[in-house]
Amino acid sequence: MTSAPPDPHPEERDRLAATLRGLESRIGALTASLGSHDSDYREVKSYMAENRGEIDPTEMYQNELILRDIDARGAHAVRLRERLQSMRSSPYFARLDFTADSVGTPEPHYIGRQGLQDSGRTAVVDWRSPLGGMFYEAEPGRAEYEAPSGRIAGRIERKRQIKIEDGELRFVVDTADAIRDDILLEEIGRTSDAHMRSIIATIQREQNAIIRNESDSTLVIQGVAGSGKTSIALHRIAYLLFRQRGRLKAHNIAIVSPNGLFAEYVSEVLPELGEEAVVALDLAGIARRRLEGHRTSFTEPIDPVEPGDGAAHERARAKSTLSFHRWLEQAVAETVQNCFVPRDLRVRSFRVEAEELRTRFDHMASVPVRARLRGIAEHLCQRARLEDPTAASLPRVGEVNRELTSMLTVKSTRALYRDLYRRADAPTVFRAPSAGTLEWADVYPYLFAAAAFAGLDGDKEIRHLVIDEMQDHSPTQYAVLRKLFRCNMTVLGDVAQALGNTEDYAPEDLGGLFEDARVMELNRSYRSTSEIMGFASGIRGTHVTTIDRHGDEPRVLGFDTSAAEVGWLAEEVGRFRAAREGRLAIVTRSRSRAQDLHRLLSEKLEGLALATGGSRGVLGNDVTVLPVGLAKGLEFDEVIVARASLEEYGSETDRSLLYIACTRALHRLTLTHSGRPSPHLPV
Ligand SMILES: Nc1ncnc2c1ncn2[C@@H]1O[C@H](COP(=O)(O)OP(=O)(O)OP(=O)(O)O)[C@@H](O)[C@H]1O
Repeated sequence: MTSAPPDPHPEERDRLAATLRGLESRIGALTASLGSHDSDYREVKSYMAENRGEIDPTEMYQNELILRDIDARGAHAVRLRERLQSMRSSPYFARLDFTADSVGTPEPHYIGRQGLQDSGRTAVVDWRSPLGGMFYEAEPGRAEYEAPSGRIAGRIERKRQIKIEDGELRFVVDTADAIRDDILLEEIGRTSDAHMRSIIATIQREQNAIIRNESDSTLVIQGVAGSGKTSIALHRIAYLLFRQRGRLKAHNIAIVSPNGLFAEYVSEVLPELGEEAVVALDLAGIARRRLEGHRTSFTEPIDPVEPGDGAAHERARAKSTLSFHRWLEQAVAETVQNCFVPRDLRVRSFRVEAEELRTRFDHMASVPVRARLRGIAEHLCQRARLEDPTAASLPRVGEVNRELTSMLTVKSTRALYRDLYRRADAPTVFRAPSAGTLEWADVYPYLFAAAAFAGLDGDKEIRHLVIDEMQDHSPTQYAVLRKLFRCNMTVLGDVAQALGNTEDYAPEDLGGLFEDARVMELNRSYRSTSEIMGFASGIRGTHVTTIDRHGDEPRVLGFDTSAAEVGWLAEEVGRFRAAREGRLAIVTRSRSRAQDLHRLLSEKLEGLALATGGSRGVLGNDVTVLPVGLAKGLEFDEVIVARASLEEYGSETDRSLLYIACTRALHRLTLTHSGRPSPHLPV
């Protein structure tokens, strides 16, 4: 009989058992308190019902307040219990032994997704606390952290990573580095999920610096494909909610996502981190709300990779550039300045000379035209009252405002916007599909003009705005977002992954769009194997550092005919389904190409998903056909870039489409083509 090997970490096993006991006892206590909330609630309710008619209004009101209080305490206890229940499978992931100089003896601190108090002491420290921060930042040796009571200096004696799954200890390793690479490799080497996962156990030092940055009001994060930008933005939200608990709530934070599929993909991270979902916004929704008062609608955005009206494509492209925005700023400023042609004002017995009106109008240059006129009217009426309070018929604000408005040469934002393009220096033209409808490309320039003329309603709820895929938004869109959301921002993306709906940015251009921005870069990629990232970097002609994770070399397969290519794709899907785990994406250049290919493959195969819009649930499928534009931001175990031919990916802007498509793959990448291959493929 062989005896079991000795347990190398009996103290960790004991500690885990004690933590789990403490956790269960807290969960039990909360369940009991919920039971008593229920009976208190019922008691007050039935007292009110039985004595209706006899209770005076004051007592009734008091009882209503008691009910509300019981309700709020109950809801809080339910949330807390849910949080604690979510700790059952893995209450912590690290241990940090720290000797504070003032104490002199080492104390172990266990770090987890949530904090846990057990019998008056801290059993688990939240990863977002300053002590938790040391785990990501510091190595064993001298260290210090900021506690509520002030800076605590001391020594980190030991850093330990602890993997617990389903309440069982899986491994314990001591580490000198920030995070050991083998643990990171194990995390990253797993099969992908339909939803993005949290990464708290393996956050890297450079990522941690972004998550915990509280000093910059606008952070612009330029990061290579797979460097964890999106992941970090979500962890940063969780961090800010923790640090500003009580002051900042989930409904005060919004994420501007590129599409519904992406929003769904990232939707689980915050709940997994024990936080509520934040507000999901998109550029079209933001614009729609602001255009309600203008009785104006707009067309669908033009997809630059779909064939269509060439002139409309050209107009859209022209309005997405930095030079267009500079022109727009200048043109709007001048038009606004010139649209007021004052004459001497006479309302009843009240008189003001044109010259004074001009001066007053010019002094309020930062205020929208309509608000300036209103402001001038209010001021003049007040003055009239002061000058002669007894005057029988003093001018009224409405009257004066009407008179001033009659001195405008343009009467609406729409007229002003149209006039901009009549200027000799207009770099492009304005075409409205019909009265009251704008082309998408005009929507944000129009809102920019509206902000100067009629004024825009700024958002009052949102206090932190996260903008993902920053390289796909135009300078004018940023300028309008800046006016609407006067709050802190985290703006992230990769200039190498532009979809072609704006001109190419350099990272410093993006920083320059926000006067107070700090640009931080992430240059290490975590998603794909070194082989895949090496291949993808060859497409862009750049070098990207990866972690040392290896797999098959990417394959480029040429076929004589398109039918042969489709035949192989169908066989490969069959092979994938029979032999491999996880999710396969077949990525095409455009939406229409995805539809074509899906139809052809569906003649040979069953159960193939197609994603062409924000269709919910599609990411749970084993095999999905989708265009690059929708694959963006997502990841799959295996990716096949179909039709990677010269015909499909021949132009210079197609480089970034191919790059985006290839960098979606975690473990395996294949490109297929019939006819000549794209010239951008590395040889
Ligand atoms: N520190 C980390 N530990 C474990 N996994 C990580 C870490 N950083 C990033 N990852 C993983 O790398 C992958 C890429 O992350 P993410 O999607 O956030 O990157 P991204 O920079 O937004 O990518 P892209 O721009 O290519 O869409 C995800 O699977 C994420 O979980």
